[in-house]
Amino acid sequence: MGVTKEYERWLTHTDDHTKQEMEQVSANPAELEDRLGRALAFGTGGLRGVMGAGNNRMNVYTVRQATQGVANVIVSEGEEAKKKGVVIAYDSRHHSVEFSKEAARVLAAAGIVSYLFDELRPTPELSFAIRKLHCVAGINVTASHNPKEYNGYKVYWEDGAQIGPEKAAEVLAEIRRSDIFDDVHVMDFDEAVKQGLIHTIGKEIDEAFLARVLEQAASPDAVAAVADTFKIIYTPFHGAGYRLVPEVLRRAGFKHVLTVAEQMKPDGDFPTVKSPNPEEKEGFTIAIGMAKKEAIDLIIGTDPDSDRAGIVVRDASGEYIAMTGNQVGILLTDYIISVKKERNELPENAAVVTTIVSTLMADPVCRQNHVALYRTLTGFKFIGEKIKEFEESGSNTFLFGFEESYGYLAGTYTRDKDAVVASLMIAEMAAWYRNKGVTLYEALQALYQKYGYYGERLISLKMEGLDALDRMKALMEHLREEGLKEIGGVAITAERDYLKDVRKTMDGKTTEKTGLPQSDVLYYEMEDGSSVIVRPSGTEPKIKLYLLVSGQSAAETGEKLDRYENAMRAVLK
Ligand SMILES: O=P(O)(O)OC[C@H]1O[C@H](O)[C@H](O)[C@@H](O)[C@@H]1O
Repeated sequence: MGVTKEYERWLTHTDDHTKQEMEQVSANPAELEDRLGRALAFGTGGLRGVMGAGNNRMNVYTVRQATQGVANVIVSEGEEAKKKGVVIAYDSRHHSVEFSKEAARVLAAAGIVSYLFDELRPTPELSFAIRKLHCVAGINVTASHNPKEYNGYKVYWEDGAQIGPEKAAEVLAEIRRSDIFDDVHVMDFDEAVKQGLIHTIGKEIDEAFLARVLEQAASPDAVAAVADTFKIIYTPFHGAGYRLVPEVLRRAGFKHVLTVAEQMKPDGDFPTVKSPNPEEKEGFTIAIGMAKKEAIDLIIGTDPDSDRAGIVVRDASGEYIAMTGNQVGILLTDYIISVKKERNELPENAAVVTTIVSTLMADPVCRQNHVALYRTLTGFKFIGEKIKEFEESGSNTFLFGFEESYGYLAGTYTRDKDAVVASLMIAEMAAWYRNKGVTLYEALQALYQKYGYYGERLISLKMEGLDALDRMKALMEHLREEGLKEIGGVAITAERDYLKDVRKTMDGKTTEKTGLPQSDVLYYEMEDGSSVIVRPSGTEPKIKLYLLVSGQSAAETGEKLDRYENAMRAVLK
């Protein structure tokens, strides 16, 4: 359908505010083309985009259409599925409440029950609630840590994990079949409540969730031993962690949990930070300022939907430094294995799960402790799937899951990364080390001494403009055609192309399957044991380049990272 026709349809079918916005941009053809020329992509990550009027924006109409797609799939699964219903959660972003209510209205019109949270909640609590309430699916209105102009819509299925490629394809087919205006049906919200199609949930789910999170506590005595003097500063960056994270820390026995008052208030403008992302140290500025005034052991920050956590600690010189997701992941892996061993509670078939783009250090840590290590594609949903697989086959006991992008999970009560449990485990780990007279920074250095030095770097190449997605595809194609033999003077020993599902060694002797689902990822195994990985982001217009290296010293890993970065930047230009 042409843009002019679409423009008229938007003027005919939408509310006054949307119409006005459309009219305001109508004089700008490029803007109109961008907003109406294509639909917001619905992938395995669901929808994510800038809020505003148009098919290519997050708004009431695109949210309704996506929900119609979800509803149609549920309806096709039968009456039982409709009755089981859908849990709906949301974060602190603008329009998040409105979008989640609209989703409930569409579900109600299709005769599907929904359970809507009374307030913003952490994403992992949504995943937990799906199984707790025996629902068929879940919807989460959140754009995670994206800038404030964004919102998003993620879909979960009955196993509590985000939908995988197959389910996403089913939902997408239904979305495509449903015209954004003509085929989308909504029921009046109050009427749906009256008919028992929309229920409100809240405190009771919090309590059940917190109980399961607290069960993961691995060394309560270590916490008790330092509780009188151990001090934590916590910030939710204006998001969903503001209540449950401090609560869980207090219940776990921490007596001094200070919070960053300015950032405790949920606010979609994220007014005190450049970006509400725990990966960015800048967000911790206020917390660090507070820490400088008194002896603080640990600073923790969680992102707006509280599924990812970042920490700031002091290094040997007393400087406040932000640890990376890989560093925290390794510290936690080693810590959990160590306390379980101490208590004789490490199951024979214990397994740690991480992703192919996360630190190589997970290998020696698991190997030397006789713990199985599995690597999945990027995305915590794949770790969630692995947990389900373990449960079904009985092959392994899930111990811990982490990924470089600041996502961690201990326990199987939720099937997504959980910053609530991560905050608990990190704080407890810091207490455990303090009992030994060691800081988290020193603990990490000790791990490097024991297992070798490892370094990681993520380089994101931003793609601007309307054709960003096409250019990302073209860049990946270019790399495939190029057939790299070396990077920065180091030979490539094997190349994995996850899209073609093939791993081949450069000597031509081995060609085998990758063992993972198809995905647009190129993975170069280097002669020096490093890995260079390239993939288009699934959530933003970016090509992501992951460098994973090891060496004899921090200086050596740093040099390798620089060398690979320079070489790859030249290749990807
Ligand atoms: O790298 P992207 O496709 O943009 O996804 C960004 C992030 O999304 C989720 O949080 C996944 O769990 C992460 O594994 C991923 O890194």
